[in-house]
Amino acid sequence: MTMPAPAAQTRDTIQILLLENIHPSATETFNAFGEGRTYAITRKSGALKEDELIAALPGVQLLGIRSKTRVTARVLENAHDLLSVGCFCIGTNQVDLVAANARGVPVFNAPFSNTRSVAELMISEIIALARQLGDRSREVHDGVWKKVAAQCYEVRGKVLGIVGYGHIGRQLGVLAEAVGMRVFYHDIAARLPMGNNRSVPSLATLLAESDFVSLHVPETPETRKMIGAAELAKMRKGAYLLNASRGTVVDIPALVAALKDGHLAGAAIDVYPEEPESNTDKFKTELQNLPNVLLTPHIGGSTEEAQEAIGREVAAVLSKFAAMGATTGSVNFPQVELPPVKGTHRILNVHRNEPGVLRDVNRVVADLNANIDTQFLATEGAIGYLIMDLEQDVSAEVSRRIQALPSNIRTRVVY
Ligand SMILES: NC(=O)C1=CN([C@@H]2O[C@H](COP(=O)(O)OP(=O)(O)OC[C@H]3O[C@@H](n4cnc5c(N)ncnc54)[C@H](O)[C@@H]3O)[C@@H](O)[C@H]2O)C=CC1
Ligand SMILES: O=C(O)CCC(=O)C(=O)O
Repeated sequence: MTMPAPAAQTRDTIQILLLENIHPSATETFNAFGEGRTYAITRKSGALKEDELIAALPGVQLLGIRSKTRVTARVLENAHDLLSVGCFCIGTNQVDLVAANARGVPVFNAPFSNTRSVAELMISEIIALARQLGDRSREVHDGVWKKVAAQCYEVRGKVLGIVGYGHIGRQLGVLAEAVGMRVFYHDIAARLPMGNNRSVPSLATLLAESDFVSLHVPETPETRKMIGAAELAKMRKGAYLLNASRGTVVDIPALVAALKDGHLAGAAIDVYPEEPESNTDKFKTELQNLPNVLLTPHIGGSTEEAQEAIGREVAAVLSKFAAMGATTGSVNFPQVELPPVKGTHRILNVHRNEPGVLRDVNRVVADLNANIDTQFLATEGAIGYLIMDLEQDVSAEVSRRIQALPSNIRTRVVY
């Protein structure tokens, strides 16, 4: 699967497409990393559907998205100029990472810049659910004065069960103890407990012992519908469910049933199996208009602080990849970051992960009597990634010959 060479080298203008209202800090960061390079940045506020994205990608070398734009195998197949995808968020489930790997397209994300924002939102929602704040606020807006204490509680002393004790789960655990909650967690990996948080042996135990259950797992085949009718039935009567992970983690009809029959006392949902592509689209869910159900439009990470930090973080890694081939932090690529060597050109070659590639590359270099300053090769999945610094006057010819090797997927020169 030999790809046409990407259209431009690093000193040429780099074409960037930023979708989904990515923070302006990204543009500032691209420009600050310029070092003589220029960036042509096109911004769009919403996501693009598959065909729209395919139509928009010719010429685009760096694509920035958030959680809504699906970068499918078909999109990647048609994106001949695309060097890299930056997810300006945590989740990367919207990108076909295997297809991107096979096509030599590294994918980056911002693994923790919005995690505090999510944890704070969850704390506010736990208290809001316990006090039925959503309903009371709506009533007063509607002119209804319903001053009640029945079934409204303090959160002090209540048990919070956290499913997925990663960056968000851990911070939530710390904040929850600060307001007097007891915290249990369940994770498939061994995780160091923060404060007095306690690991429980199974999801079933966590569901049975928690007053509030908050989900913080990634979308994977194992987490799809991990909370369905059977799991909801295991929760305490009068408990609350919070989901700000991914919409597919909860079986929505089963949740609606558990809320309607009074088994659960409320829910806070930030993510949905199907979400609108932009703020102008209408949205419908079976969860609408149920009592004590807080519905938010996927805003867990939507704070000025988080978006500004994410804009900088992801733009910086994309710039470093475009300029130097650095892949540190990529979620689907070998992690390589080498300082540039003054006076050399750098060849970046993605090839099929098969024996003999380095031998063939070195033969190309030897045939041209060239001298290698740096050489590094690492593999992951279907591909190998080779970085090689060598004399400026041979780089174009070495690159041309490497591109002609049968193992070649894509090759470019940066300088
Ligand atoms: N609503 C929003 O705006 C946001 C949503 N998110 C979502 O939250 C998710 C979690 O984020 P982080 O905490 O930063 O991720 P993380 O990767 O730091 O933590 C996820 C944890 O879940 C665990 N896990 C995975 N599969 C599991 C399973 N089947 N059962 C139990 N535990 C499991 C992992 O071992 C890990 O400890 C993200 O993947 C993303 O989908 C993230 C940021 C904002
Ligand atoms: O706000 C966004 O763009 C998505 C947040 C999110 O779900 C994530 O970071 O994974």
